[in-house]
Amino acid sequence: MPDAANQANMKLLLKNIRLPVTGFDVMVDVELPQQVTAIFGPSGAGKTSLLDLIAGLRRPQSAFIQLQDDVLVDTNRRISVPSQLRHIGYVPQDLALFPHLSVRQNLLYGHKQESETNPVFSFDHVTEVLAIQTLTQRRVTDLSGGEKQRVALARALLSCPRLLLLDEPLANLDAGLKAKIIPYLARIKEEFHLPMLYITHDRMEVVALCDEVLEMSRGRIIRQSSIPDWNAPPAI
Ligand SMILES: Nc1ncnc2c1ncn2[C@@H]1O[C@H](COP(=O)(O)OP(=O)(O)OP(=O)(O)O)[C@@H](O)[C@H]1O
Repeated sequence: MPDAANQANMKLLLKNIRLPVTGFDVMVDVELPQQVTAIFGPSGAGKTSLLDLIAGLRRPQSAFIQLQDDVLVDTNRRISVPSQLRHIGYVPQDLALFPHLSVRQNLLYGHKQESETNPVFSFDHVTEVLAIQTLTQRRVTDLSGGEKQRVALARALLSCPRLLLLDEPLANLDAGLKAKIIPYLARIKEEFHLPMLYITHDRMEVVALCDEVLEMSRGRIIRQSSIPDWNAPPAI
């Protein structure tokens, strides 16, 4: 059961990661102590592959992944916690909403019983924070892009996660919609105290929401900085 008070800082260890993708290996060895870490880098750098691995959707050649005190993956000891037991909320790039279901049915998919005994992640609180209470009877196909983004975020929160993985959650939205949704994300950060890994190409989102930045290039982390300094040359 997530304990909001203890989640402001995360301890996520990604050690000895080797994940073959087309053309190169994603190789990562890093400790992430901040609440919201942006993952920044050019298209094809391996950002989504890294999130897929943490979520349990991809198998690594080698990896040690620890979230707080729980080892999720340790290939040396043949440990690999199944994805549904990792308590990780994932909002993928395409949102993966079910078009044939209503908003409510989408939200209840993967909704964990614990979320109703934990007021922070209750259905009412999550839909209030994301301002989607009035949308629950609508079909997903009838929503705007920004509404779909908020439903996808709500669905991830209702799974009572200990870590939220967001893959370009505001991509494909115009500047006006981004400006509306960024405060929702800021509110999630403030109210749920959830650790997040946040892939984005947008420096404005990094500055608005994130505490730390990882920059990736061809599967490697080329810079980890707590205060974005976009003018400094890469450390490596
Ligand atoms: N399932 C897979 N198996 C092997 N290689 C893959 C797989 N999925 C993606 N790749 C390749 O891995 C590399 C990294 O892709 P990935 O989607 O992780 O990059 P990304 O940094 O998230 O890119 P973008 O910003 O465009 O989403 C790419 O060359 C891609 O073609």
